[in-house]
Amino acid sequence: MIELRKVTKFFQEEKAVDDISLTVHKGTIYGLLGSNGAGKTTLLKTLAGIYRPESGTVKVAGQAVFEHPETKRKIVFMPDTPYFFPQSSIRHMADFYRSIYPGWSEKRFEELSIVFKLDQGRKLSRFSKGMQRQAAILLGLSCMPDVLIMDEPIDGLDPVMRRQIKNLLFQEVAGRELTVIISSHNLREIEDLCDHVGIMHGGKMLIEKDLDDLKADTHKVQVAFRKESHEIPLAAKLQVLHREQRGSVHLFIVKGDRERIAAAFQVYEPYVFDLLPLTLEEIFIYEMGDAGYDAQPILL
Ligand SMILES: Nc1ncnc2c1ncn2[C@@H]1O[C@H](COP(=O)(O)OP(=O)(O)OP(=O)(O)O)[C@@H](O)[C@H]1O
Repeated sequence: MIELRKVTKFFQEEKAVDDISLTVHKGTIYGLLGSNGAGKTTLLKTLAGIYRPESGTVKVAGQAVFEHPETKRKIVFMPDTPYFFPQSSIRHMADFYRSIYPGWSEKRFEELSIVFKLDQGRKLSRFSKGMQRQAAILLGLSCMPDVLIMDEPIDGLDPVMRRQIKNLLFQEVAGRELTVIISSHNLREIEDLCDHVGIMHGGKMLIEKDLDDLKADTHKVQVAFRKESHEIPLAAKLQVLHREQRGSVHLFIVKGDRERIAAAFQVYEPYVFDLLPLTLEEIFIYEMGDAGYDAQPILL
């Protein structure tokens, strides 16, 4: 289990991570979403024990991470741009990881080498971006970590490889209770992969929820009323994230329980009433809008 309690990380005067607490249970996949500059990478690096927070605690399996190198050896952090030693090949990097990570498995490395058909003697700097990403995943999974932290891992991978990597992650999570934390701007991928999501903005965690609960909690309502608009009384009764009008049809994005939302609208006897689920991308955009970060209707 990973536990962060009231973690704050500064860069000079700037609070990149602001008083964040979260728990990630063993054998689950946690998706970290957020705007550009929200603090995701900083939070992931703090979690991996690369940064020491100014305040708060970061624990993996009950042990503080930054202070305990043996805990760090149970964690693999994959940065958004894979890093390899200059002039190195997969074989060189495998020697390095083998010497650092006590959990390194030769058997797993050989199995995964069949999946990732990469030339292990070739210089990694000559690999394409997607091949470098594959190499990082091959090496990272062969370390058999308890916790895998992946910063934007899907970037640059083709759809077949994305599917392959998702399957591998699911196997590791189900088979040996690997815990995964993944940050991504690709919400479609996160939606398929994660049990739990957190949305960050301006260093803060806006929402943190089980993905199914999050989706069950936010709805799109398309409604048309016979008489006048009922926007004002509805807004007072419900938590409306967004509203707009398209001709006679009103669109509301509302948080809360389905039945309660339906009951609030039915009072006004609408002649059109549809209560629809939102995609994670829609939830993200409306939640961000609610936090004051939305796309401006600007034509350039
Ligand atoms: N090494 C650093 N030195 C100074 N400021 C930094 C450093 N790293 C990050 N920051 C600042 O901290 C804030 C959070 O950055 P971070 O990289 O964690 O965001 P992010 O959510 O990962 O963004 P993105 O989605 O754009 O990758 C930003 O304002 C950034 O400028």
